[in-house]
Amino acid sequence: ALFTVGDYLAERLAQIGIRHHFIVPGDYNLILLDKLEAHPALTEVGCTNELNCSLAAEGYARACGVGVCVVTYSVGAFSAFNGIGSAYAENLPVILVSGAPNTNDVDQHLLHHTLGEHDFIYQLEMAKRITCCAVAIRRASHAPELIDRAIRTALLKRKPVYIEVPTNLSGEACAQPGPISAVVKPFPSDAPALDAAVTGASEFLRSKQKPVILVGPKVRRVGAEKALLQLVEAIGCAVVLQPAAKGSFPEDHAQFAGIFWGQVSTLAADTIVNWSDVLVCIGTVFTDYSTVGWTALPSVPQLVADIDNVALPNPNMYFSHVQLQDFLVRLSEAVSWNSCTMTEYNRLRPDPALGQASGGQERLTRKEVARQTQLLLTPETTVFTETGDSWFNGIQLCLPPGAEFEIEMQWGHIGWTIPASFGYALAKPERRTILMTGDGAFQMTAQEVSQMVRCRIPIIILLINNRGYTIEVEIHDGLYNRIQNWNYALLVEAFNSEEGGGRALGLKAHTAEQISEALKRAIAHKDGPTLIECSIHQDDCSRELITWGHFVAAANSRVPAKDK
Ligand SMILES: C/C(NCc1cnc(C)nc1N)=C(/S)[C@H](O)COP(=O)(O)OP(=O)(O)O
Ligand SMILES: [Mg+2]
Repeated sequence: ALFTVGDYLAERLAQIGIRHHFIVPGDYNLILLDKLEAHPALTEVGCTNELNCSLAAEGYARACGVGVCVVTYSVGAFSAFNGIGSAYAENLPVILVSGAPNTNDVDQHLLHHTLGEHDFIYQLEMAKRITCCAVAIRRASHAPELIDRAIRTALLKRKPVYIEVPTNLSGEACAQPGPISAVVKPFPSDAPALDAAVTGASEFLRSKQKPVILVGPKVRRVGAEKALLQLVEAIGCAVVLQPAAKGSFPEDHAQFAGIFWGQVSTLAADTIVNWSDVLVCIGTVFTDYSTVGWTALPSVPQLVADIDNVALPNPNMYFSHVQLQDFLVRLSEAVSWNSCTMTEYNRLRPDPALGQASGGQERLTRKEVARQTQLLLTPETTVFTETGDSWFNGIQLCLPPGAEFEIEMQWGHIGWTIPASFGYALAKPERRTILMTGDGAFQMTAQEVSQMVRCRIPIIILLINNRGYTIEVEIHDGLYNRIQNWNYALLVEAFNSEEGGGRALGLKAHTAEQISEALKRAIAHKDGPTLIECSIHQDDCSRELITWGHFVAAANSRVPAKDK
């Protein structure tokens, strides 16, 4: 049989470990979808819309390192761009493949789904702004180089890429691909830079008394968790995590000192950071949200190790082309033991707060939902927490060893947990995936629960219904923060079709006893998702959200600088 452009793409996707490709069909991508479906290692997963399709690929990439979504031109790609924005912001290699007009029509005719002008490069130009590599195949003979270039760039940069395939090229003859090593082989660190960075860093740290390691979200994105653990145990100092890094370091480890999030930190993380005289920042990201409206920017010298570079504060030096993994391993062999901040932390360590169980018949509270969620966690659990008060409830959870945690703090698209957890759970069916989401968020992407039914995925959705956009209420309130209340439990059961297949279970919980019952039923429900609508009072939000919201509102309302 003829080996085609579509076969080339399918083979490369399979070779980098893709087993599910997320799609929404359209007449610009149907032939391409045939080729992908024909590949024995690939399973096509239809999504209800292209926003959910791209977010499902983003969640899939969290589980197995890379994801792919295939959409139609313009009407499809424009919605998918939002999920690609998330992949870019979250450092995830998602491959966006878009069908495109027949090459004979380009610059000749007006076509459906386009802007209705003789312009066929606007989508490629838009894609260039939100990816690390965007290519448009115009001739079948160019396909191998363009496809390999895009995939290689995605994997090396840990960023999304864009591949545009005209509808009449997918079935055209194409060369067969050479060894995949040419595409996936990583760049090694530059040896002199690595040596100098390690020497400089270990000498600098010997000049300090109270080091603390601050772990950021990028460590996981380059698979450097083991190297991090090696460095942590070579120094012996206190280790704190940024909120978006939760799940990157074991919370039962003796050196774990909490989530550092300024005034809404957990345990005594902010105290030990304030006591330190140097922060070893590994894969960190400091934004308005992660610094509580800039009130928690570190005030001590920082030694910064990023994805592929290292910066020392004194002497003030920068080392490029140093892979994080290599730097951490080499530094762990050169650094001196200094457990001073761990000794101090053990004096400060707060006693574990025993959550008080509320009475069975009492009105359900946010605290009770959080307490019962904590009881659910096992080494096989993965918790997805949504932008909203769920962030703060999730960050407070104590992860047992092996439990995983996913959060989208940089992009912060409410509704992300539904499609992203669906994509994630397809890649890791052996794990028990639990979502903590809000009523506002759920209304953004609720349709994707239908795919959890179709694929029989037993995700547990804890929907905290506080009647509106409470994060926004705590930042700055107005009528716009009110939303139409749905019968959420009834809605998910609408996705069950009479012809059998998977089943969604919709439950409501207004009291502590009801959520306890609902969780038992959710754990037992295996052939589809369970949504538990946890109805709490509109003003029942976390202490941390109120504090955090106060400072974020202050940061948002700074008046323009005089000279601007
Ligand atoms: C509207 C918005 N953010 C603005 C926003 C708007 N649109 C998108 C796609 N993403 C966003 N984060 C946010 S955080 C709401 O409070 C979320 O409400 P909900 O899901 O109900 O959670 P809480 O009640 O806990 O806040
Ligand atoms: Mg809400």
